[in-house]
Amino acid sequence: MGPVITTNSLTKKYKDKTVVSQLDLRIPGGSIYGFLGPNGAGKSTTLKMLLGLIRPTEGKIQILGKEVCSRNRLSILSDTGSLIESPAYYGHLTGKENLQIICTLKNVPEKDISRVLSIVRMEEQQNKKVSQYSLGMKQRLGLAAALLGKPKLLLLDEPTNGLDPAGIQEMRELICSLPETLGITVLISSHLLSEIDQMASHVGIINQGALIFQDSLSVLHEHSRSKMLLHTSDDQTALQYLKHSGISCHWQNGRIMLNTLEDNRIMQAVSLLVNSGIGILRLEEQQMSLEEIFLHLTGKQVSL
Ligand SMILES: Nc1ncnc2c1ncn2[C@@H]1O[C@H](COP(=O)(O)OP(=O)(O)OP(=O)(O)O)[C@@H](O)[C@H]1O
Repeated sequence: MGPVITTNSLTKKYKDKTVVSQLDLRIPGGSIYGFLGPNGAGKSTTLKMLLGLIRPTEGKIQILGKEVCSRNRLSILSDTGSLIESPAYYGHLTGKENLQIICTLKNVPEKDISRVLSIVRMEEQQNKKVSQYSLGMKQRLGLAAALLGKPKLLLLDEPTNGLDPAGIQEMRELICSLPETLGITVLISSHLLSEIDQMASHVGIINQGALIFQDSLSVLHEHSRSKMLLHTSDDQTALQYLKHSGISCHWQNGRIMLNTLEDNRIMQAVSLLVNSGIGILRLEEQQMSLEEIFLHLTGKQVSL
C-alpha cells in the first residue's frame, strides 16, 4: 500500500520563528507511524496542520491520495479521526450521549455508536455520566469518538499522556489492534521512546521542527550499532592484553566493550584471552537503546 499521508516541504512559521521546517512525511498505509520528538519539537503543530486546524506557511499535504486544499479539506477529513489534546466532554451527560452529539456533528448515523463502544470496550460504562469517568475512560471515549464514521486514518496526539500504567497498556493494545482489525492507518505522536518502540511499525523523529529520521522501526534499530560486552575472570588485565593486540575496545560501566561485531575479531579476542589464562565469563551483544539512538541523532537527552 502506498503512503496515506505525504507532505512536501511542510513548514510553519510564527513571525520569524520556524516551528516546523520543510517536513517530508511519508506515512505508509496500514502502518502505525510513531511521530517522535521531545517537548516543543513541533509534533502538535504538524498534526494540527494535517487536520487543517492551522494553515501551513509553506508546503503541500496529501492525505489518502488527494492533495488537501480548502475546497476538499472537509471531505478528506471525513475519512480521518483524531484525538488531539484532552477531548472536552459534557460532564453532566453520559458517554453515549456525548457520542450522540458527535454523531450529529460528524453526520454519522447513531447506530455506529455501539460499534465504537465495543471496540474501546466501554459498553458497560456508556450510561454513566462522563464526570464520573476516570482519565483512562475519557481517553477511550475520545478514541471511540475518533472512530465514529469508520475513518481510514487516525491522528492521535500523545494519547497515553497522564494515564496510569494499566490505562497506558489498555490504550496501547487498542491502538495496536486497529490496523489489523479495522484496516486503519495510525499516526501517533509521542515524546516517549519506549511507547513508540512498543507500538509503531514506522518512525519519524522530529527535532527542533526538522525531520531527522524516517523509516521502519527495524531500520531504526539497525542504525543502532551493536557492541559486544565482555566479562572475564580478570577484566583489567584482559583490557590491557586486548589493547596491546590492537583489538578496539574500551571500558564502559565497569565492563569491557569490544567495538566490533566481526566474527574474526571476536574469535581473535577470545583465543588471545584464553591462551593468556584469562577465563571468559560472559560475551553479550548489546543493542543501543532508543534513548541512546536519539541522543546519537540529536545530541539531546530525552525522558523515558
Ligand atoms: N501559536 C503559536 N505561536 C507561537 N509559537 C507557537 C505557537 N504554537 C506553538 N508554538 C511553538 O512551537 C513550538 C512547537 O510546539 P508544538 O506544540 O508543536 O510542540 P510539540 O512537539 O507538540 O511539543 P509538546 O509535546 O510539548 O506539545 C514550541 O516552541 C511552541 O512554543
